[in-house]
Order: sequence, then structure tokens, then C-alpha cells
Amino acid sequence: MRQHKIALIPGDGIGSDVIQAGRRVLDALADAGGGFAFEFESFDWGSDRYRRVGRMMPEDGVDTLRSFDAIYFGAVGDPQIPDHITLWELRLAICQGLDQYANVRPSRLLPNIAGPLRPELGREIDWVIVRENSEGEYAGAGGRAHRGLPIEVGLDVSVFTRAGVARIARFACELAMSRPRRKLTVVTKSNAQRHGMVLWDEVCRSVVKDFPELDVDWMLVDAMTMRMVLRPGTIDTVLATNLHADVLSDLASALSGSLGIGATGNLAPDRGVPSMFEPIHGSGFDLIGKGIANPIGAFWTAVLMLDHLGESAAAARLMAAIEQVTEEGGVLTPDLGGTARTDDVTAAVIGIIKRQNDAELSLQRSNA
Ligand SMILES: NC(=O)c1ccc[n+]([C@@H]2O[C@H](COP(=O)([O-])OP(=O)(O)OC[C@H]3O[C@@H](n4cnc5c(N)ncnc54)[C@H](O)[C@@H]3O)[C@@H](O)[C@H]2O)c1
Ligand SMILES: O=C(O)C[C@@H](O)C(=O)O
Ligand SMILES: [K+]
Ligand SMILES: [Mn+2]
Repeated sequence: MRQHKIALIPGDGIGSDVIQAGRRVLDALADAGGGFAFEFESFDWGSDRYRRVGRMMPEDGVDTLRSFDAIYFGAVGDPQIPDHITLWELRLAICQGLDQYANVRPSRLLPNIAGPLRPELGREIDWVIVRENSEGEYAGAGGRAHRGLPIEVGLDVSVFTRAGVARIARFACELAMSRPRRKLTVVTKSNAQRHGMVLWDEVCRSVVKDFPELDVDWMLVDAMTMRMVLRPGTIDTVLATNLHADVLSDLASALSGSLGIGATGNLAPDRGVPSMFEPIHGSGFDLIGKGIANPIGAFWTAVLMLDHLGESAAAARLMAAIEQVTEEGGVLTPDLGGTARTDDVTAAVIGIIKRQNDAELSLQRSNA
């Protein structure tokens, strides 16, 4: 029996609703006899802990995570605590602390989901956005001075390094080459940002030379939003900076029907440390306590995690169950136009996994 040791960090708001739902789905997959089991350990890190003890996670939190095979994360963010504190002390502390430099965000219109684009355009969405996840606009360099005075100043300095750009560019090229269309769009803003973004361009240009079979094009980020809306079928794999990809991936998720669908892996490609998997959405202030958060983003995230753990059969089985639920259309949360609750969608996915397992078992019995 293969054992996977998973750290659960539900975090804040709807993060804990969807991670609880995801855990139930993962347990159902393990019970369905795929030859693996999960050992979950749950951490109460987040804003309630911050209120109690003044820290989002313990000082040695990142080290505690090192012994796990993967981290399954919900969201951070609390209406009463400044967003930059919650984000920097939890999500960014983990991603940067473990150097999970490659953030991967797939998007596609799931069966029978309308999305806001005309149907023939919506159907063309099949993208994976690669977000640089360790530096750029999120380097944290900067400061404040002369607080409260008329001469007050606030600085956020983007940091692009040759090593940081080269490794994410190589990662994106390899990922694009593994997909049928072998197509990469590099997103930039080097017309306005004339130092770091120009280095980004130069390093990306030199890395893509090592992939002669890759079809590469370049877009300024503003025009990229236009292309995603008007010509979605011309896009496959996208490489963008930390901030640009953050923005583009919310757009991608919305164009696929809802922010509640988008999934992410924060990958440490060198495999010495765990990667962290989370839905792309936040803690959903407007949905806290309502029980109607869409869990599909967290389920799709679980698919990415299963693939990463080498459980590709279970990953495919879960993706098929998600697609069957959207295809049938009767059990969808309000963001997708339905009236179902988080628990209903979870029960529907688990029901499909169980029925599929029962059917396989009875087939095995009748063959024996
Ligand atoms: N990685 C993260 O943990 C992460 C990501 C984004 C935002 N945040 C934080 O979350 C807080 C709220 O930020 P925000 O409002 O900009 O983003 P958000 O993703 O929480 O919500 C934006 C909108 O999308 C909807 N939405 C999000 N997830 C949904 C789901 N699963 N089902 C249905 N609808 C869903 C919300 O109801 C809301 O209307 C902030 O503190 C922010 O910093 C954290
Ligand atoms: O930008 C962030 O890191 C927070 C959030 O918007 C996310 O996409 O994870
Ligand atoms: K999240
Ligand atoms: Mn985001």
C-alpha cells in the first residue's frame, strides 16, 4: 500500500469549507482501492490563530512541512486583518520558504458549463498558465518612510534575477512541449518597465532557443487580456510574471465559468521539498459561513496533487467524476447558476466514485 503524508492547511473563510470537502473526496478515492492511503495531518494555521497568538503559523512552520509528501491548502484572508499580513505570513511564507517557484494553473471549460464567452469561443479554452512564484513583483523588496507626513513614501520594488527567470522559463517550455500543441505565449510588459522586464525578455528568449520545436509568441500583458477574451483558441501554455499571471489566472478562471473552479499547484520542481496545492480563489468574504462555496476548484486541485504524487489513475478518476457532475448539471453551486450547497456537490462526486468502484468490483467478481 502506497502511503502519502499530506499536510492539510484549510486556512481562512471558505478555504476550510473546500479543503474539508476535498479531504472527503480524497478519502473516498483511497477507499475505492487504488492501492494507496493518505495520512493527513491538519494544521490550524491562519487568521484565528493570529488573533489568538499573534502569528499565522509557528516560527518553525515551514520546517514542519518539509517531512510531508504534499500540502493541501485552502485560502488566507480575513476581513479584520490586513491582507498583506495574512498573505505574507502564510501563503507566501510557505511558497517562498520552500522555494515552490513554479505555480501552474490549468483552465478549461468543464462539460455543460456556459461561461461568459459565446459558446464557440468558450469551448476553445484549454490553457495552462505558468506563474513565476518566487520573485518579481512579490519579492517583498521595498519599504515605507515618513509615515503620516506629506512627504510619505511607499515602495514595492520588483526583482527579476537571471537564475529566477531562467528556471521558470525552462519549466514553462518543458510543460508546453509535453502538451499536444507545443505552443508557448510569453507575457511581458517591457515597453513600460524597462529594466527587470527587459531582462525577463532576454532570458526567456535565450531559454526558448533550446526548444526549437516549440511554437513561441510574445504578448504585452494588456493585450493578452484581449486575446484571452476574443481569440482563446490561439493560446495554449502561458508564461507570465508573478503578478501578471495572478491577474490573468483569475480572468482565465472566470472565463471558464467561475473563480470557484480554478486550481493550482505551487510546485517545487526539484522534489526535495513538498509542493503545495490550493484552489486559486481566496477566503471568499461574502460566502463565509454560508456553506455554498464551490468545491470544484479544490477538487481539481486534488487532481493536480494526485498526479504529482504519482497516482494518475486516481487523478483521472476524480477528474472524470467532476466532469460527470458538471455534465449532468443538476448539482451546481450558485456561482455556476445552481442552488446546491458545497456538501451536495461533494456528495455527488463521492457518489460517482463509489458507484464506479462498485461497478468495477462486480465486474471483477463476475469475471472470477
Ligand atoms: N491563495 C489565497 O489564499 C488567496 C487567493 C486570493 C485571495 N486571497 C485573499 O482572500 C481574501 C478575499 O479576496 P478576494 O475577495 O479578492 O478574492 P476571493 O477569491 O476570495 O473572492 C472573489 C469573488 O469570487 C467568489 N468566489 C471565490 N471563490 C469561490 C468559490 N469557491 N465558490 C464560489 N464563489 C467563489 C467570491 O464569492 C467573491 O465574490 C483577501 O484577504 C485576499 O487577500 C487569498
Ligand atoms: O497573489 C497571491 O499570492 C494571492 C492570491 O491572489 C493567489 O492567487 O494566490
Ligand atoms: K487559495
Ligand atoms: Mn490570485
